[in-house]
Amino acid sequence: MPEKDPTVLERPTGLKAKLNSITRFYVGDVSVLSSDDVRRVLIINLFASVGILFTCPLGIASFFQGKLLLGSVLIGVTFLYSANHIYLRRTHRHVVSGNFVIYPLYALMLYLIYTGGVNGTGHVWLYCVPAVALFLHGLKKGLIELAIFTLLLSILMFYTDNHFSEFGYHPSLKSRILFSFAVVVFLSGIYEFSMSRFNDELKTTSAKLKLVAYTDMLTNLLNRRGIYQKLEQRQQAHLLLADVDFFKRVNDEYGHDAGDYALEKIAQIMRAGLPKGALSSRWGGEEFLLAVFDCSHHEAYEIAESVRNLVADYEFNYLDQSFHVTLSFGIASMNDTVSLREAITLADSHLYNAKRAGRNQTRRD
Ligand SMILES: Nc1nc2c(ncn2[C@@H]2O[C@H](COP(=O)(O)OP(=O)(O)OP(=O)(O)O)[C@@H](O)[C@H]2O)c(=O)[nH]1
Repeated sequence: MPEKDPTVLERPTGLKAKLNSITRFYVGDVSVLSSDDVRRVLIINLFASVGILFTCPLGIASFFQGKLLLGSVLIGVTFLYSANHIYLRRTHRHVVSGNFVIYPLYALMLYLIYTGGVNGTGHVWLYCVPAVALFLHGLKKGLIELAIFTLLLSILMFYTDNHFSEFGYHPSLKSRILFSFAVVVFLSGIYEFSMSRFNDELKTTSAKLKLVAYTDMLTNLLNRRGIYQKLEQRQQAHLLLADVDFFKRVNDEYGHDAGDYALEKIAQIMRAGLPKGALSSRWGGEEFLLAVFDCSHHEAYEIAESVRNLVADYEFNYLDQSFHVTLSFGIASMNDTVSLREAITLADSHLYNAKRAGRNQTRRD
């Protein structure tokens, strides 16, 4: 059987493909958004679609029943939600768009409670409000708005001449609606609270995991994966590959812990000796990969030389032992014609030449 080419992305099939096309339909270009933004845009647009699905036929039904005002309101909301869908899909501004969803929804619900809606059933739609309000505006703002909304509901139901008498409902229905609405607000609040706690924990854990995955434990510099990931996003960089000379001797003569201490110190010296914006990493063992940007090849060479001299001049003191170490450097540049991989291979071969030429020196293109 022929082997698969790992560079060719496979087309998703089945359910995954369907979900992808739904997301594309509702969100548009997802590549420019964070996963949280995609989720918010998707849910707002899904909600708007469900809204359209109900308001449009109910609006048309109202026109047929001769309820012109109700019909106009419902069709108006249909148009508003459709325009909002297009706006959100194009701009991805979910905060503005969320307001276009929730405030007309509050207004529509108050209107339905007041007029009774189609055949006096308007109040049955109330219960979709809490979940939408809390999702769009978060726990604090959402609860404040829901409290104001509940107050307005009570005023409309108890202090105005509304449809409840017209349709012959039992007098206790009004207070039951308010109680059940409060229960749904309470349950939605608990759900939103636990979801936001869970999301916060997820964000913290993923930030910690990223840090661990991209950081070298001993030196606190980036590790190989960390610098690779950062360099892949760059078009141009000068790579300074450094290796500690005769490091095996340090371990043999002063002990492995002294070797660890020397690696930590070298990392500190490098970090302090590099210009702002430069990257430093532990490439592996006693090797370090540094990257400098927005400077000439010669300036990169001078930076390597200055770090090399700083390390060579430093007296390493571990317990009652003191010693010196030196670095050898190989420099290469990554640019439009030289890829990251090629530049690393080149820097490695220059480093090899520096070692062969006697160590404690810098070699470049
Ligand atoms: N203490 C300590 N030693 C390490 C660590 N990683 C690698 N080493 C040691 O680094 C030494 C590298 O030795 P070699 O590859 O022979 O190179 P070298 O002695 O530095 O000699 P040249 O590179 O040829 O100048 C080995 O003894 C490794 O054990 C580490 O994390 N801590």
